[in-house]
Amino acid sequence: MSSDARRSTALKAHAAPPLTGRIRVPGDKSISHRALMLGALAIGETTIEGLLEGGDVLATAAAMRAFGASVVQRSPGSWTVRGLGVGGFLEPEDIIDFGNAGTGVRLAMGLVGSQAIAATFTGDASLLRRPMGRILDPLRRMGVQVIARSKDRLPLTIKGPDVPLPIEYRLPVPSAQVKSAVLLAGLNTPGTTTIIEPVRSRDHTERMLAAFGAAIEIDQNDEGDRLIRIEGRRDLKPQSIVVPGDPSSAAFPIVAALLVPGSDITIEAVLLNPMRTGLIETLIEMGGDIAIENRRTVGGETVGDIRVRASRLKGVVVPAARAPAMIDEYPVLAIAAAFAEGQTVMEGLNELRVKESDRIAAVAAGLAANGISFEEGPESLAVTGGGDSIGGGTVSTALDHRIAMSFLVLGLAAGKPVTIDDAAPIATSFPEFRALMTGLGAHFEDVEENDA
Ligand SMILES: O=C(O)C1=C[C@@H](OP(=O)(O)O)[C@@H](O)[C@H](O)C1
Ligand SMILES: C=C(OP(=O)(O)O)C(=O)O
Repeated sequence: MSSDARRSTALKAHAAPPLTGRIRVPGDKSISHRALMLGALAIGETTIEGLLEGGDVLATAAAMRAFGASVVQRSPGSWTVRGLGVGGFLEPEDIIDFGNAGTGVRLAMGLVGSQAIAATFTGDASLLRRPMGRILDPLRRMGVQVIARSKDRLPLTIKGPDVPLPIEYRLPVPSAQVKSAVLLAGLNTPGTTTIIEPVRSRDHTERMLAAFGAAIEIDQNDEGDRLIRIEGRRDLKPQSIVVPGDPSSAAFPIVAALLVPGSDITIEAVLLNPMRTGLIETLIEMGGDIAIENRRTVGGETVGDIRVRASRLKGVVVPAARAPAMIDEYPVLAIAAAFAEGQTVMEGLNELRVKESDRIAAVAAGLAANGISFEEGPESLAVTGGGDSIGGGTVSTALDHRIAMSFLVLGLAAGKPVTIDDAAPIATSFPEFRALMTGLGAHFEDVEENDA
């Protein structure tokens, strides 16, 4: 969109009265991407209930259509996908634009990597800056050709070989996106593709591949690394998928309710996969009153209702080992930390440098703009809470939805309102954010660009 065409989207959050009520957050983003992709490979009709209809997932829906799958919205949240069979993708006629979606483009590169078609991928200014070498390195070993204008950044074209080579790949970074891209490439690779995972990351791809009938096995070696093996060129069976609520979206109302005095809210049917609950664990350690009610299993994943009551928090040290289970939640944890007694130290944050923004730098800039004390290290952030009269700043969201929502939560809890310069990125993962938070009692105000 040209800057002329772009509407002013600055938004101000004011101190909120007690937040109360029951809400449901939209479907999990990780599971939504994967449901569309695996549905596009299965022969027959996959149905998806509760699909996240955010910009990132809609980009994946469009991409699956560009590869020839039928992807249809039946009613809000309810979708059907008719797939093409493993290896059945058609060569897309046009460039595929993934917008802001790192997961979407990286997993799609894995899908294309083992099919003898060429596809060109691009994205928004944020996505063009993000590293793609972590996906391209293993794909090149499988025989994929890559043509990139600047080294391992989008836009780039990849072309899969006629017969991809199965590889054994030890993950150099704890990344579910890298793991998933290689596993998805393995689906159409003859023989066994093996992932060695020294540090666990979210396992939705493994769980969903098993449910779709892929030949996937999970083991451990003597060193304690997880071994994931997939035998390629097997058909996938279509599934009926119910997508649980996204814990990474629930994080915002959870932290807001902890911080706004007198609050008592319940968020229903949230995914509680243990590789996604690091924030909840941390907030409970900080003294947060968070109870999980009605714990149950839906489509092979644990879900539950999360009741949150306003609490006095204290600072903690969040160990680096917990990072993969709360990787997208550090920006909003930094906001909780700003209200905790003492210091909260977050370690092992190196991956935050390569998200939609450099999230350590973006959070640091937002904290500074709002009078909150912190220390920034190359891979760490320490926030000192309890300062008086915080808020009042304007924060640059840097095309990053999580930065945008985190600092709006700050505004709900701080003495002085907080403005974000651009609320548009919120729609990539949580289009209902404003309406749901307003329903709980929050007050947001649109700001003219000149006033931001
Ligand atoms: O696989 C996924 O769905 C995701 C994995 C994580 O990224 P990394 O794999 O880069 O850690 C996470 O930050 C992202 O929001 C979603
Ligand atoms: C990092 C994120 O997403 P992605 O990598 O898919 O852009 C996120 O949603 O916080």
